[in-house]
Amino acid sequence: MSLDGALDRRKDTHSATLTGAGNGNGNGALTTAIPSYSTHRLRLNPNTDHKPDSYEDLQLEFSPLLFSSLEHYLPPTLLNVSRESKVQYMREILLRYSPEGERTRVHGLQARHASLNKFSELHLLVISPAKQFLIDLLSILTGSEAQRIPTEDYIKLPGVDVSNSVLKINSLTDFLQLVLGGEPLHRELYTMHAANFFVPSFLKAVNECTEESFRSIMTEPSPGVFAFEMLQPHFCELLLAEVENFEKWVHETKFRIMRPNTMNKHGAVLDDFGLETMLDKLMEDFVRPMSRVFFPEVGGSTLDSHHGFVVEYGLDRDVDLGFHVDDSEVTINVCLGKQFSGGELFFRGIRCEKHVNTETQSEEIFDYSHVPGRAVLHRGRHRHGARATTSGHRINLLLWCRSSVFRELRKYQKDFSSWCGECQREKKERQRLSITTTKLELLKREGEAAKEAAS
Ligand SMILES: O=C(O)CCC(=O)C(=O)O
Ligand SMILES: [Fe+2]
Repeated sequence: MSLDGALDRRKDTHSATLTGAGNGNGNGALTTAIPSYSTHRLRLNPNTDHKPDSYEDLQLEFSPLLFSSLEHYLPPTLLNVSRESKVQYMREILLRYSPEGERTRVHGLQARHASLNKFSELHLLVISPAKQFLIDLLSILTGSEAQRIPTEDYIKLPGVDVSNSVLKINSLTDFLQLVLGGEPLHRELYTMHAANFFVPSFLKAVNECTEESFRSIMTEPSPGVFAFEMLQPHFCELLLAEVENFEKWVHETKFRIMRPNTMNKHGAVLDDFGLETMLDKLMEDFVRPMSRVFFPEVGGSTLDSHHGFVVEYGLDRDVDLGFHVDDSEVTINVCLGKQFSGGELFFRGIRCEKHVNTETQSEEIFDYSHVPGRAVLHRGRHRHGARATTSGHRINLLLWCRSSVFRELRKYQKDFSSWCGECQREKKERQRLSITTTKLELLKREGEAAKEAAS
C-alpha cells in the first residue's frame, strides 16, 4: 500500500440520510405511477426549515397532521413537488406500516395488531430527532393519542402500564426496526453489563482508574498506541451475531444503511440500530477514564460524543483501509473476530491538520496485528491504515470518541506541539536555533570583550 498520496480524513456518514432501497430518485414521476414501496425513501434527519403543506381539507385514512409531520422527512427533491404527489408518496410509506389483512380500525384510525401489542407494554423514551414523527406514527399505530411527556421526552401511551418496561428509541432506524419486526437478537447487548462484556483484568484496571492500573494491563508498543485485552469471547460472539442479524434485516427490508464512514463499503453504524446508549456508556465509563490519563492534551477527559460502528474485511468485503486520520479525538478499535489473516494496522505518527501530510520519521513507524478481544487505543489524529485481510473475515468494533470542548478550543490555537509530532519537531528546531544564536552571540561578545581588554 502506498503512503505517498495525500492522506484521507475519515468522516462519518452518520448524519447523512437513511434511505430506502431502490433507485427512488424521487422525481415527479410519482404523480402518474406509484412505484412500489421499495423505491420510497425517508430522510433520517428532518429538514426542520421546511414549511409543510396542510392536509386538513383532504379525506385521508391517516391524520392530516401526520402528513404534515412526515413531510419534514421527505427526500429533498420531493419537498417542492405538488401536494398530491407528496400525499401519494407518503401514503405509500404509511400503508406499508399497516399492510392489508393486518389492518384494523381503532378509534377510526388504522393500527397494526402486532405493533399495538408490542407498544402496549412499552414506555418509549424517544431520543430521536424524528420525535414528532414517531409520536404521530404511534398515534396511528395504536389508534389513540400518544402523548409526549416533555420533561423526560417519554411517550406515554394511554391506558398502558408503563412502570415495567422502558424502551429507548434513538433513531428512526430503531423505530423502523421495531415496527417492521426487526427485533434485536440479543437484548442483553443493548444495556451495559460490564461484568459480561469485559475481561476481569480490564474491569479491575478501570475500577482502580490510575495510570498504574491501566499500564499494568497494557502495552504501549509505540508512543500513543495502547493495546490490551478487553472483550470476553462470548460478548464478541453475541455482537457478531447481532450485526449479522441486523444486516439480514436490512437485506430483507431492502433498506440501504449508511456505511460507517467515507472509506468503507461494508460494516454498519451500531448507533443506528439501537446500541447508541450502550456505546455512550462504553465511552463515558471506560474509554474516557483511560483517555483522561493518556490523552489529556487532545480532550481525553472531556470526551462527550461518539460514533460507533463495525468494519468488515475479507476478500469479499472491504479488503484494506487506506492511510487516514479519524474524525475523533480518541479511537478505540477492538477486534471481534472471526478467523482471518492479514489486516494489520500500520501507524505513522500523530499530526495536526496543518502537518497531516508531512513525512514520517523512522521512529513513528509501527505495525500492529489484531487479536480477537484485544483493543487498540490511540489518538484520532494518529495517522494509520489497515493492510489487506488476505483470508477469512475480520470484523472490528470502533468507537470514535470526540470532545466538543477540545474542538472549540482548537479553533483558537496554532501550536499543537503537545501532541503533533511535526509541531514538536518544529518547536525543537526553533529552540535549537535560538540556543545556537544565543551561543554565537555570547561568543561574539566574549571575543569583543577580549579584544577590548587587549587594546
Ligand atoms: O480496520 C481497522 O482495524 C482500522 C479501522 C479504522 O482505522 C477506522 O475505522 O477508523
Ligand atoms: Fe481509523
